[in-house]
Amino acid sequence: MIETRARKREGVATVEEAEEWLGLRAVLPGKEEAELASALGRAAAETYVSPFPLPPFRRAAMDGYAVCTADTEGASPDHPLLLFVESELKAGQSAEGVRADASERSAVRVFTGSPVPASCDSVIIQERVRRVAGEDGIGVVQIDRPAELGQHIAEPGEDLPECSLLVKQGTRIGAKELAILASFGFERIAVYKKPSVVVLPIGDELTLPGQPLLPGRIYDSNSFMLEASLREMGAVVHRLPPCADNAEEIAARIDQAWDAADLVVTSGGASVGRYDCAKSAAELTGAVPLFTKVLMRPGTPTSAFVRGNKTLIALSGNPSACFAGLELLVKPYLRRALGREQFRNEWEEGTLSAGVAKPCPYPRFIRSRVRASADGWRIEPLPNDRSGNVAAFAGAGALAIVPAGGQGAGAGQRVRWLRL
Ligand SMILES: Nc1nc2c(c(=O)[nH]1)N[C@H]1C(S)=C(S)[C@@H](COP(=O)(O)OP(=O)(O)OC[C@H]3O[C@@H](n4cnc5c(N)ncnc54)[C@H](O)[C@@H]3O)O[C@H]1N2
Ligand code: MOO
Repeated sequence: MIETRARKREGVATVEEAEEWLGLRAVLPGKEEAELASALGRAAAETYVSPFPLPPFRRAAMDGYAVCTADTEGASPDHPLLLFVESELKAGQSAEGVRADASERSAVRVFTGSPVPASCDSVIIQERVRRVAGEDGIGVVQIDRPAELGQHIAEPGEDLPECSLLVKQGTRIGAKELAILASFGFERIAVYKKPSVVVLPIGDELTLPGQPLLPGRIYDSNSFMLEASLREMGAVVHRLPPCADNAEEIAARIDQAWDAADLVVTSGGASVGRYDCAKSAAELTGAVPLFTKVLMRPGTPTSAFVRGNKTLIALSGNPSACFAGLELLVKPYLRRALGREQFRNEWEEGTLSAGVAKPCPYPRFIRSRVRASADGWRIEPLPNDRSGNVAAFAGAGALAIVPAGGQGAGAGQRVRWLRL
């Protein structure tokens, strides 16, 4: 307990603490309306319930003949029964008044999706019927077995009764949710406003695409990864060009970025070298630290600072550490800022298929492949998993946690993992 307090005083957080503190800092978004199709990827700002039962009317689930089941009793190959087809109902027509005063043994020709008249309680598929006179639709057909009550009929509300929960406030609207809302004719959806995020890459060595690569320099990849990932989640992202390793300049950029965005995410300059200025720049803006070290690898120097309701997350420059910080800390913040109720990462359990012989005082997040097996998820650590490598996270389906201490983890060990 004392240890925990001392750790927190020094600005050191566990991944779980850092995730929670950041998530709870996220500014909850306002609401707006979006046309149904444009609500894709946004979080619902209201709870939606079904305003009517679905299907809204009794309908045929197969192409065939709607009948009154009792009329078909006794039909057999030795004693086939005749049914008189007196009318036809196509999908889209109203069943009102159809077969209202029909004689016994009358059937209505129906198709998948057609309404079924109130006086019919089963549908016989057309393959089980032989036409003996007249046209398809009006005429006489023969059956050689009785219908079963309710067969091939969907009753109103069978799919979703009236007042069913469709989409809960705070859930992400994906294609499935859109389909459900569209089924009830919702034209406009209340969604949370998109949060704005500014991405600022830091480092004298960083070069933008299209520029010649001078000796000792590298192309900036982190800011593109961050921009793409946060935009994919639904944020409005403004990616700034790389900033030199200069605390005043970085502070000015952060200050300006906070005019338009609640969250600034930097990459690089987060460590302890003479030219690592992210933390000093944050302090120059008047922000105070939320944490300045996270018990994780890669990404140990990941830090966060706050000023009023503005937040800065300073990620490591090492691409793989930057990626881990994005997945473990930036995404949870953003989920909450997007209005999602469930903002924390959800971990699953699996078994390591090979050992990871890398001793580490902190939990190590290793990129892995994940496969389903008879005894649950198998986690296969991927090779070349170094903090400074860009390819280290390509092809990974999971980040698995090798617990702190010891000599790493052995094959067969149970680990927690996060789907990427
Ligand atoms: N003496 C110590 N040195 C280091 C420590 C430490 O505790 N003591 N921590 C190490 C750890 S752990 C990490 S992680 C890195 C973090 O460094 P920074 O966040 O300060 O990042 P930089 O030094 O700016 O860059 C690291 C590396 O990544 C490249 N980089 C930077 N930005 C980008 C970008 N936008 N796109 C692609 N690549 C980028 C940069 O060129 C460097 O190679 O510090 C260790 N050092
Ligand atoms: O923690 Mo650093 O992120 O090892 O590479």
